[in-house]
Amino acid sequence: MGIEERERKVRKRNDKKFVFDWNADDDTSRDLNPLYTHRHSAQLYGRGHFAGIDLKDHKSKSGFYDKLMASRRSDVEIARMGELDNIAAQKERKVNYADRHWSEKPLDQMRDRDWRIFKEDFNIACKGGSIPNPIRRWSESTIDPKILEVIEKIGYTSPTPIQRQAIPIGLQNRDIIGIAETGSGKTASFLIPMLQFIFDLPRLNEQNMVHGPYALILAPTRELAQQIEQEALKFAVPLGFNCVSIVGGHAVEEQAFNLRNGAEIIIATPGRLKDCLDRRILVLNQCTYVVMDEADRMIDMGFEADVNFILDALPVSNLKPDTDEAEDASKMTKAIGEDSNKKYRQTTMFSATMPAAVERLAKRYLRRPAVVTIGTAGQAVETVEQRVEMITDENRKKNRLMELLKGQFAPPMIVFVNQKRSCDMLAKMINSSGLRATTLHGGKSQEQRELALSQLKNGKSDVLVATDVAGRGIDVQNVSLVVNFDMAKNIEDYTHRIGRTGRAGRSGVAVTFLSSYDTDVYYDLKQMLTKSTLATVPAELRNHEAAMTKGGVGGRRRGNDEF
Ligand SMILES: Nc1ncnc2c1ncn2[C@@H]1O[C@H](COP(=O)(O)OP(=O)(O)OP(=O)(O)O)[C@@H](O)[C@H]1O
Repeated sequence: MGIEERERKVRKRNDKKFVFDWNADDDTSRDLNPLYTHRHSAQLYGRGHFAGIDLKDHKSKSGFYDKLMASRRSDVEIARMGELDNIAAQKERKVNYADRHWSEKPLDQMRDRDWRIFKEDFNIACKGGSIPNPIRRWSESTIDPKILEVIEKIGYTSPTPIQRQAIPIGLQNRDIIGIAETGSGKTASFLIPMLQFIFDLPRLNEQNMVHGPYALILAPTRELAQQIEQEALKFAVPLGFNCVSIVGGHAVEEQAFNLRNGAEIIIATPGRLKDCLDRRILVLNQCTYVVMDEADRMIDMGFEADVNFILDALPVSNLKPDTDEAEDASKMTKAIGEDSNKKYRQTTMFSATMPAAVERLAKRYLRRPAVVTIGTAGQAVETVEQRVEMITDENRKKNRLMELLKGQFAPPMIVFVNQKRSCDMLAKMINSSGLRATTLHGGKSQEQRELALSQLKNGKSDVLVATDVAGRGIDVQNVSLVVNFDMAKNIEDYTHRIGRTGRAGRSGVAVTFLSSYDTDVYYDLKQMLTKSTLATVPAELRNHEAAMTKGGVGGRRRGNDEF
């Protein structure tokens, strides 16, 4: 029929998989569709815009609508617009005013949000019932003006974070568990509400002093008890209260003598106090305010039974009920029953570390406590730069110690060891190098212990070599360096030891010699260093098998060292 018949392509087995309409030698590089030959370049605007015209931009540039609308507006409308602008500006000013920083607001304008920010600023966390607002300034608190006067005289210009939150709770006569880093002013945070508490009770006289003190502070070591006494005396003397410490190492007769005039406040170590109670040198018939400072340490040191004995010797008639009432400030601050002088007992615990073992004590003696935590519980204070050096060899440790002590740091400095005999040995070595060293451990007499501490405080010695007896609570100003010649046996003791420096906002350095015998604490130490912004974790510790899981692996436990 004249039509050329196209030969049908027969697909063979070996043909390619894809068969196209064009031949391999056709020019397919040009598009035949004209639409594609005259392409638009897309107008793309900022994120979220599609291609096309940016209406906002267009409008703002041309001002077309604005001009059109303005030409159509009546005078009334123009006046109304002005009013609306004013209202908007006023609203904005109001919002800005309400959003001022808490420090710029009077107390009565503080809103919940401001208090939340305030607590965040000071790293304050609390739980347990209704918690009163923290203190922004001393002058804004409900502390008695006479006590405020003393605070001012002592020179505490503003409260520390634990004081900000624990004091108002204490003033409401609520039980407290207070956890705050070392050197953060915990002592005053239980002393101030205690003084206020005593303030409202009748003064001690010949008749009522035979019933014993109003308040009792228990501390694990003699040094800590005496230090609390010194802090308490700063307040008690100007207020006319008597304050006596009952600690081991001094003759019982001497302490009985000190008690002859009665004392509103007793500060004691559990063992000696139990002794005095047993011998009837002292009774606790009207004691209604109890503080357990470093409660965890008291348990560690095996004082739990003594503490129980003492707390069981307190009168039970003023125990708080174990109900929601114990969280109700209005009920807890009222007198009990008919007797206007009878108050509910307030029991508090304070420490920088609160391991689970303390819970037993807390459950038994505290009623619905408010728990105040500053920062992260058990975390080292951020003013201490923590350095860890991996050294096991004793001689290398000694050389490195001397390098540190003779280096950039100024006295006073503290060296911690785990055994009494290491104390004396290192002190000898330090003394022979020209620096003046003293020692503090459980094998020393009380006089020697007190002398060692006072020499470090008054600059008569440069270095204190001590066991954990000095690890807690000891407050020596301006300690620039703490060396853990031996690593502490647990992370709590480590935290307290390094807290001897970097106190009351000052900075300090803690160097720890970590040996291959300390694998039990590798994990906890690594966690602690990782959390601190001022510490680096040595690679040897970071990658060590024992630092991967809690409890470590196969570390050689040290014997039960005596302090
Ligand atoms: N508001 C304050 N302003 C200035 N200094 C203060 C204030 N409160 C306490 N201090 C000082 O801070 C130092 C540390 O206080 P304190 O011994 O009470 O600390 P701490 O928290 O009990 O420490 P640790 O846990 O080691 O026992 C003390 O020398 C104390 O006089």
